[in-house]
Amino acid sequence: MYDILPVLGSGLVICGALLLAMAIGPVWTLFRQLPIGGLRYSWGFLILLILFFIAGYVVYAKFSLVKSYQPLDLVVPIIFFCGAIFVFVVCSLSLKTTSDIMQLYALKQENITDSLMGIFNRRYLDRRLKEETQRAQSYSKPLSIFMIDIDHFKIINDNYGHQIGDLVLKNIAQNIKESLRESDVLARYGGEEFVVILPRTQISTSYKLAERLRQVVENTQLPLPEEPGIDMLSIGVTVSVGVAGLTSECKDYLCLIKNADRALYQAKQNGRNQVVMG
Ligand SMILES: Nc1nc2c(ncn2[C@@H]2O[C@H](COP(=O)(O)OP(=O)(O)OP(=O)(O)O)[C@@H](O)[C@H]2O)c(=O)[nH]1
Repeated sequence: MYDILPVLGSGLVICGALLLAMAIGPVWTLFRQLPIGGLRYSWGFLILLILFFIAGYVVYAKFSLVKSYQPLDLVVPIIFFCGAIFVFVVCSLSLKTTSDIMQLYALKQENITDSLMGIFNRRYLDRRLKEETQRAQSYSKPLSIFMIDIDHFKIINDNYGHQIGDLVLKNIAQNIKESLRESDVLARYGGEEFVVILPRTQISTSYKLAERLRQVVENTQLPLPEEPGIDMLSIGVTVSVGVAGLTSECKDYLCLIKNADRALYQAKQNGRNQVVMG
């Protein structure tokens, strides 16, 4: 009866080796998805380690076939087999968990991003502005915002069509984004209007930043796709900007928006392509 034990022991170890080989699949998928860096190398190292274990399992299975077996000798093959199950389950769960987290992250990003411009949407703006206002009040820090509106945008739509209008909006959004600091938050307020939140920034500094931004937009020619009938390859636009900041009289986000809106209206009234401080 003991004759069957070496075959049983080797069989368990070979099954373990197969499970380890199957564990390489999810680890390889993770390895390929990660950007080059420390984490990717760690998963790569894990693949090498699994290959090393597979080789060890195979060698052990070969030798255990020829040695004389007692029932207690099956403990080691059983541990090898359970170890392989453990590695397989952990690797599969790691891949599943990572995929779920990435999906959740993508959904969250979609939920707060404007699909046309690729910047934050109004929903995110409202929430973030409330949070930043409360933070600024709690820590007695300055906070300012810009309200930016493209001048005579209707003419662009009327002259070139909505598709080109969309393209211009997208380009301006990227242009504005590149002119801002890392800490500033750019969002679409609606239509062709944007709001920028500038945490920890005095209104006087914001005014200078807004003026620089206005000049950047004015001096940039936005590229257009070549179209039959359109005798130009780029288009120039200007923006009007209203700047507002938290003060002892203006303490909440609604007041900030109201003052920035009023300043923007004033900029439009004054002839457009300018910055007005609220
Ligand atoms: N292509 C495109 N146009 C949009 C979008 N959202 C708003 N608009 C257009 O933006 C234009 C806004 O027009 P108005 O509110 O009259 O403002 P304006 O022509 O920019 O004039 P001022 O703001 O007074 O300088 C309208 O023609 C809208 O149709 C959009 O997502 N895509």
